[in-house]
Amino acid sequence: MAASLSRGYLGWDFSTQQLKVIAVDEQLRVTYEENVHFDNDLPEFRTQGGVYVHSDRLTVTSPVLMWIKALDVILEKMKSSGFNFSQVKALSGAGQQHGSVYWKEGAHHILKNLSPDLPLHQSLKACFSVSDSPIWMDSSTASQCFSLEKAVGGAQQLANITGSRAYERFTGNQIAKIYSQNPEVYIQTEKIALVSSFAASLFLGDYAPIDYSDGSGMNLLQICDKRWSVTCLNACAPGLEEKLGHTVPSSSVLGSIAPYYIQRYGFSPDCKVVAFTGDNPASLAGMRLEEGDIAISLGTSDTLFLWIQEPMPATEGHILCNPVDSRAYMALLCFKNGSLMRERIRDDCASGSWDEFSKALTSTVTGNNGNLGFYFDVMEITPEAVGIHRFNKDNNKVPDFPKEVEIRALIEGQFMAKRIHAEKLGYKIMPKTRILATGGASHNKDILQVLSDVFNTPVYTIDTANSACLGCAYRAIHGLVAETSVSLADVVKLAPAPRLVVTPAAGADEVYLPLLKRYAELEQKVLYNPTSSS
Ligand SMILES: O=C(CO)[C@@H](O)[C@H](O)CF
Repeated sequence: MAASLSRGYLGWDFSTQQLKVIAVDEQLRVTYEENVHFDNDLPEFRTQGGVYVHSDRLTVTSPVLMWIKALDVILEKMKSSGFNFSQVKALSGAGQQHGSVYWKEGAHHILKNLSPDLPLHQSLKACFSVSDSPIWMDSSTASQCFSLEKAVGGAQQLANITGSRAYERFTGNQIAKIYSQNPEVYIQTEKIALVSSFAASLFLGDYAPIDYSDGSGMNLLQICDKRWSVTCLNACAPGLEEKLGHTVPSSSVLGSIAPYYIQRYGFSPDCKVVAFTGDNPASLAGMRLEEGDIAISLGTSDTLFLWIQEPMPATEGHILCNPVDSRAYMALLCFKNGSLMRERIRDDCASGSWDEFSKALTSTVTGNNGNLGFYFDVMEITPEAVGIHRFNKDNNKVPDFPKEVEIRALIEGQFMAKRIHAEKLGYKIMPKTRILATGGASHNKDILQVLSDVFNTPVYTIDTANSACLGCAYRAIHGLVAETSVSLADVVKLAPAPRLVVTPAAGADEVYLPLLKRYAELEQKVLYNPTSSS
C-alpha cells in the first residue's frame, strides 16, 4: 500500500527476531508498518529465532551483518511501496538490550562516507572486529560476573552503583569475556556500541552515543549521575571509556540523517535522528506508562516494568534510567523463557494452533486443580533455573501432564512467577493499578484472562503489539521539543488510549493467593544448582 505520509515520524525496533518500523503522522495515527523477519527473509544467515545458540547452550549470538542487511531490505520494501521519505521530520529507534557491536579500527571513515550506490551491508561488511554479536540470551559470562562483583564489593554494591547485580547478558561482562579470550580483537576495536547506538549510527552516518537508559543495562553506568563507573570499567577491560564514548539523555537530538539516506531514498536533509534506546525503555514510552502501572511485554522474552521515582536496587531485577524523564527511573524484570517457550508448548500440545491452545485454557479450571509447572527450555534469568518441572496438587514431582493441563500450567506458572518476583522487589499492586500488556501474546484474550486473574488486576492493551517501535516514534516527536521541557505525556496525549481487554474473574484471587505461596516454595526446589546431577 503506497503510504501517502503527511509530515511524520519513524520508530525502528532492532529486536531479537525481526526489524520493525512504524510511521506516525502529526496526529499520532499509525500510517505505515513494515518488518523484516530474520529467519524467513534472510535465510542465508541460518538463524533460529534470529540467533545462534552455540553448542555449549550458554553462548548466544546474532550476526551483525544480518541486522544491517535487514535495514537494506526494509528500506527497499518501503521505497517500492511508494513510501514518501521526504516527509519524515524525525526518527528514533530501539535495540534489543545488552547486545553489543564492535566497530573495527578504520570503520569510522567508512561509516561517514557511505556510497549511495551501494546497500549498507556491502559498504560495512569489513567494519566489525566481532562478526557475531553477543546478545541478551547469552549466559556464558559467569566468571566475568564473579570478578566484577568482587571488584566493587559484592552483588548488592554493584546493584547500588549500576542498578543491577552482575548479569551474564549485561554488556560489561560480555566485553570482559571478549577482552580476556580475544585481546587482539579487543585492541582492533575502535568503538563498542549497544545494538541501539549501533542502529542510530547507521542513520547518523557517524558513531552515535549510548543513551542513559540503555546504558544502564551494562553493569557499567552509575545510575545516580549517569557517568561511567571507573571501578566497573577497569574491572572489565582497559581503555574501555574511550571505546564507549560519552552518554546522552535518551531524548537527545543527535544530528541530521546521513547524506546516504537523502541521496539513496529521498529523506529530507532536515530529518533529525533522536537517540536510540533499549527495547524495553522504548516500550515504556510506547505504552505511556503512569506511576503505579505495571507493563508486561509478552515477546521473545517476557518483561515486566514500571515507572519509579525512588530507585530501590536489589540483587534481583533491574533499575534503569528512565528513557522519558532523566530524573526518574524504571524497574525491569526479565523472564527469558517467553514466547519461544509458549510456541514450543503450543507446537507440542496444541498441534501448533493458537486456537487449540486457547481452547485448552478455556476448558481447564482456574488454578488447574493444583497442578503447577516450571517451564525453562533455556537457562532462565528470573529465577536462575533450567528444565521442565511439574508438580501435582500434593507437591509430588510428576513426569508429564495431559496436554490441556500442561498448557494451563505453563501460562499460570509464567504469570505467577511475574507476580511473585514483582512483589519481592516491593512492587505494590494498588486498587488503581493497571496491567498494560503488549507483545505478540497480548493478542490472545484467553492468555490475558489468566494474567488478569493471577494479578487480580484489569488488563489493557495498546492498539499495536509493536510498543517499542511506537515508543520510538513518540520519542522522535518528543526529541524535537524536549529542550523546551515539554513532557512526552503532553506530546502524545492524542495517541489512542490503552484499551481495557479483560478484568479478573470473580473468585480468582481466592484461588491464586494460596497457589502463589505454593509456587514460591516449589520454585526454591527447582533453582539451578551447578553441582547437582539432575
Ligand atoms: O534482556 C532483556 C532485558 O533485560 C530482554 O528484554 C531484551 O531486551 C530483549 F531484547
